[in-house]
Amino acid sequence: MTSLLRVDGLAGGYGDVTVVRDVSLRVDGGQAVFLAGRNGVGKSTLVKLIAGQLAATGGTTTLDGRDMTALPQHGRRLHGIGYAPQEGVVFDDLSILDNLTLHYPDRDLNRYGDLFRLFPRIEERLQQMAGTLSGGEKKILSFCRALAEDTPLVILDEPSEGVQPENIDRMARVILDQKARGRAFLVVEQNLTLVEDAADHVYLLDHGECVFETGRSNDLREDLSKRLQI
Ligand SMILES: Nc1ncnc2c1ncn2[C@@H]1O[C@H](COP(=O)(O)OP(=O)(O)OP(=O)(O)O)[C@@H](O)[C@H]1O
Repeated sequence: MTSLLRVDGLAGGYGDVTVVRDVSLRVDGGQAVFLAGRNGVGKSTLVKLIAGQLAATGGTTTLDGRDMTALPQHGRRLHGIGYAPQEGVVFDDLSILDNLTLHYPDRDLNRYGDLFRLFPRIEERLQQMAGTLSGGEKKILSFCRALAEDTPLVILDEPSEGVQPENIDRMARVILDQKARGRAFLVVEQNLTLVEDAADHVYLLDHGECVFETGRSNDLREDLSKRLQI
């Protein structure tokens, strides 16, 4: 079976500093693949390279058989790679409404119907400036925006950071529901509950390389905790 996302020998970093070295991974349709690893090992840099926010210095990224490697982030989004970054997730000086609808010519909020039911605080505050939201609320807004987009692959970089447990559970429900409809996810995550709830496969990164990978298992949490030395 051809994977939806194929990453082969990907490398890159910042200026002369190589952070990600020779990473290969696969994400199939209907699958949630998680990236775990200690702080600073290169997880965010890897997803920036896959989303096109950073240019790779080696390797390839293909989506559904199409080579994305030379495309910038906007081009990759048009081809089906959605991305909610770890930081700079909202436009602080725009309203929540504008953050949610600016990139849609029709400005239609109906695409957020199911997400608003799960995260009502977002809908209740549409006219408020996004900069006034808490860190966790901004992550929820960013999660909703990425999920509502019509992309076969969604990349989420630490979606649960600063988010309270009941809303993390809701995020897991959304991911499980959308996986069942064939959508694919690549998620950087430190929260092992979310990993345990939603992951089909986990890659563990260290020093910019994949050093371990595993599928779902009963002792996934224990295994990862040990390896992450939490
Ligand atoms: N814009 C940047 N310019 C230079 N170096 C950077 C930049 N962003 C990250 N780095 C460096 O790249 C390395 C990997 O960072 P990265 O954010 O990818 O790690 P991470 O695994 O996502 O960490 P965390 O779990 O803390 O978010 C770190 O040493 C970091 O200091």
